[in-house]
Amino acid sequence: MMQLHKFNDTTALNADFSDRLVTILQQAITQRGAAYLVVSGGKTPQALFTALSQVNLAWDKVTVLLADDRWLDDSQTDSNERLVKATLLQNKASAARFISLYANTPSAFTGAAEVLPRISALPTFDAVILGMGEDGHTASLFPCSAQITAGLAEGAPAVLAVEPTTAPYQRMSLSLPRLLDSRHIFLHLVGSNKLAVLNKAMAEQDVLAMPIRAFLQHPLAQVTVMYSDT
Ligand SMILES: O=C(O)[C@H](O)[C@@H](O)[C@H](O)[C@H](O)COP(=O)(O)O
Repeated sequence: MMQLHKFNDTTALNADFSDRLVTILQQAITQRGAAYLVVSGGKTPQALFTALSQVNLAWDKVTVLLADDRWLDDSQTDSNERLVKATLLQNKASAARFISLYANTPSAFTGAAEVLPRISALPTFDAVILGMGEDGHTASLFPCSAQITAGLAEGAPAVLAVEPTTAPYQRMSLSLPRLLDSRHIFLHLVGSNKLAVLNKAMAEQDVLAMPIRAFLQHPLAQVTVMYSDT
């Protein structure tokens, strides 16, 4: 199931989105003493991260992790971890705990065993913010990859190594079941090209062709789409 919220611009979108996230994280801290926020990399969330870094919250009780990362150390420009550290984990949010999806091994496939226990040990997430590529990938669940069936499987491990054929770098990605294990799931989209991809994802059902469908059309998941044209 999905619910679409449209905003006039990213300023309005990010203000509303940041308020929603703060409410969710605050409630988690009040009820359970801790909050778990899963974010995505890429270009779309950068302004949201900067806005979020400035809000008042008991950030020392918040754990932040990525839905996926490229198999790069955090000194590399294309590392999502580098992006999160430079934008979200700043200002007030610098007190948050961050869990990395990276291990210092040459291949994501050999590093997966080291990363897995960090993620499988975590409780139900409070909020997951997904992005979406124009091929319908989300996190690093790429339709072009040999690992897509494994990543979408019901019994999939919490994380898996992925080698996309249409995008650079090996990746470490949370799996479908680990990402679905969240009280709130958001899909963050900016630009009419992403809206067209969303409409295509809703129109048909083949999840291997467009992995985002596994979230948008999941019978038990409620996905809140946060969208603006510009
Ligand atoms: O590491 C990544 O690239 C992501 O986490 C990926 O899933 C991203 O969210 C989409 O590709 C959208 O990326 P943009 O926001 O750059 O369009």
